[in-house]
Amino acid sequence: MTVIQVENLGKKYTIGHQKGTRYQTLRDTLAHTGRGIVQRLRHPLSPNREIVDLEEIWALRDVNFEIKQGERVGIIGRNGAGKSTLLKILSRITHPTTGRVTLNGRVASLLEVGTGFHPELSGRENIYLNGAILGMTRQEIKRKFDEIVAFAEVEKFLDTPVKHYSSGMYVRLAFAVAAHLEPEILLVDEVLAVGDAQFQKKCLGKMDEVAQEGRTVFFVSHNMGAIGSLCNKVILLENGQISDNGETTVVITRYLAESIQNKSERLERLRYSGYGKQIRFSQIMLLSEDGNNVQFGEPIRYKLTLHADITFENLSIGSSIFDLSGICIGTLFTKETFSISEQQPLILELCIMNITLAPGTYYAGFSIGWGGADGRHDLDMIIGTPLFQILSFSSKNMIVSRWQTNWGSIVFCHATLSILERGIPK
Ligand SMILES: Nc1ncnc2c1ncn2[C@@H]1O[C@H](COP(=O)(O)OP(=O)(O)OP(=O)(O)O)[C@@H](O)[C@H]1O
Repeated sequence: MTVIQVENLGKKYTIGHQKGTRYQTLRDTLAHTGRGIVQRLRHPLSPNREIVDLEEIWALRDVNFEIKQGERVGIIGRNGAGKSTLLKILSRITHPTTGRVTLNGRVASLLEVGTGFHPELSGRENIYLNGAILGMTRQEIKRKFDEIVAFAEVEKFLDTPVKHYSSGMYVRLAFAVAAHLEPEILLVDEVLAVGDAQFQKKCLGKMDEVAQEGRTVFFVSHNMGAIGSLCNKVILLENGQISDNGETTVVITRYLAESIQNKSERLERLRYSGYGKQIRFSQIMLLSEDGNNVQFGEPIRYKLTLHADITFENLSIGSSIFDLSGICIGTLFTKETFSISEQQPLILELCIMNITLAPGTYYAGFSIGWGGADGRHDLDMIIGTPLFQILSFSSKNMIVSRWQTNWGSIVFCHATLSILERGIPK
């Protein structure tokens, strides 16, 4: 059954450029907590700010898609791609300029701090208010009440007006309410970023549960790990338009590969700030037939070109490999050391052997420095290139031809299984 149908959706904003102001993103809003919102409402554009120019922005344009019941949909895209605008339209906070949205079911959304919360009312009263908005009876809300309070961890503050809550408490309660009041469609924006890591994990678990119950979850995030673990489908927005829509790993891989590729055109952009002052990498390449792919089980070889402004001795290379969610899979510091002379480029080959990295997409990071794992001082550090694929491989005793991402990034190739004891039948 189709629960969300979006047709020719477009949203146009007209903005006036003034000196000293700019449009605030959701993240800005969150950073300033609920108080910031109130202040901005009380102080709309002050009269002495002169509007210089009017500009039209299409935050969304010609957006079409259909979501079936029980789908867990991730919305990804760069800053300003239109993700929050899409969620605001779906939750009827904003009206579209063109097109239409058809929703089939009760919607609960968690978009901005305090959406649906009344600041003067207590946590308890807001839970009932939100339940009522969602069309639940008092009895139904009562049944869910304790679960909501326990999940949000706000027992002690239940009778305090929510305007006194910290932004973390606000979000915890808002999430608990949205997820527990049995919406048929749950819309969640990045707001989870406000909570701590443990709470984020709890929220992801809860969203998973909601989806398992056959409800539809719509989730905007910049965290590819979270999108990857929760969503079975991903929509990629680019400049207000859908540029990809499909199976999670396929869309995420394409998106990350492109953004890393774009960045790695210039090594400078991947350099950690403050590094590379007197010695630096000037080129980093994967040595393989096509420069992009390595067969499973084959060594990974890099060509590193270094430049130095003064002579250095006893240097070593540090190198790590990351998966596409940014998790570091492993690191090495070379035992071999080298020296480099002033203004004389040095070209090195780094070879990592016996690496049983699972088929998939990865990227590397490198450092030049002194010392190793027991104490390291780095002089240059670049993370994000090269991006490469480990290609699958099939043989009789290996099962890496159809490797599943949830099996992890390392294939344990060398293992033994032996029978220690066999029970004698009674
Ligand atoms: N209320 C508004 N007034 C004017 N312009 C807006 C408004 N809301 C959004 N925009 C503009 O619309 C475009 C899309 O913004 P939106 O917040 O939907 O992007 P996003 O993908 O959610 O970004 P982010 O990842 O930074 O949250 C941006 O260019 C933004 O500046």
